Amino acid sequence: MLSIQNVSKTYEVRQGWRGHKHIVKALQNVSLQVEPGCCLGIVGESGAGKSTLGRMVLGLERPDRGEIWFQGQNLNPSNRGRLWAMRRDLQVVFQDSVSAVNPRLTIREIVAEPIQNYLKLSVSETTKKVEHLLEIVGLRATDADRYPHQFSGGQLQRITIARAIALNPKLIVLDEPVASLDMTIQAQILHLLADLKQQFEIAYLLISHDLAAVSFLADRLAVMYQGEIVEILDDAKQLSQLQHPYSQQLMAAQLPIHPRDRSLSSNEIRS
Ligand SMILES: Nc1ncnc2c1ncn2[C@@H]1O[C@H](COP(=O)(O)OP(=O)(O)OP(=O)(O)O)[C@@H](O)[C@H]1O
Repeated sequence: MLSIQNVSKTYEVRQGWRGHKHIVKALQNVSLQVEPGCCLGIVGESGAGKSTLGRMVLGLERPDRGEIWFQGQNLNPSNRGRLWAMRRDLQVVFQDSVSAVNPRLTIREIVAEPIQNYLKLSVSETTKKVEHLLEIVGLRATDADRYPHQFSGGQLQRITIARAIALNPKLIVLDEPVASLDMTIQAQILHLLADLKQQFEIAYLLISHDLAAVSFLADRLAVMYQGEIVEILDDAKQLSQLQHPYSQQLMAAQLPIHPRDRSLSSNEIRS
């Protein structure tokens, strides 16, 4: 469904007071596939190139080399019309839910936005749909008339998820969806995303630095290091099968040393 083919991207940055030019290889020959209804997790430390890849998939930036295909169509940022049509099936949830919503709009207006852009529904049908979406993500229909500042970070993330699923998308790019939430809320949001994936057969491209979160939600896992995919795990639950030295370093840095405690950290999410 999503095919990322040999994608590379470099940025030219200026460093130091003399402003010397410096080339950053953000993505190097990245190839990945996401199957319908499946979650591919991309894990790597800060600067690995995960968000750059997410932006390419969303058509927000163009690769220097390589191509991205979504549902048989080339995702070319210069073809605005096609991109607009494709965005109906391709949604995004960002880490920062506060900046992802307009503080001046009610929750009803926020969640209704994609519906109004893409569907021809009457006002009462839109109202019904918005309230149903809020209930699906664990909020109340009466929350629709409140404003973003009246919600916690976790609740706001539920609202951006409601907006992302409003058009029954085929794929959602989840860019660090739980990184700014505390542990308990992280687990709740990961459970919600897992339920929605199953219920609506949505595929996810999950971008995260958090190996435990990726292992919980993803079916397959790709490890990214300095713009390259260094390892792919066909079963994201089998973290002990990671072999690349960088993957092991990532695992050692994030998960408890003792295997018994490692399974505990997954259990913390599962319970
Ligand atoms: N617009 C840009 N201009 C210049 N350099 C950029 C730009 N976007 C990304 N980079 C650089 O590309 C590299 C990859 O960045 P990217 O944000 O994709 O990594 P990441 O894995 O998502 O990290 P983080 O989790 O910190 O966002 C970094 O070295 C970053 O500084």
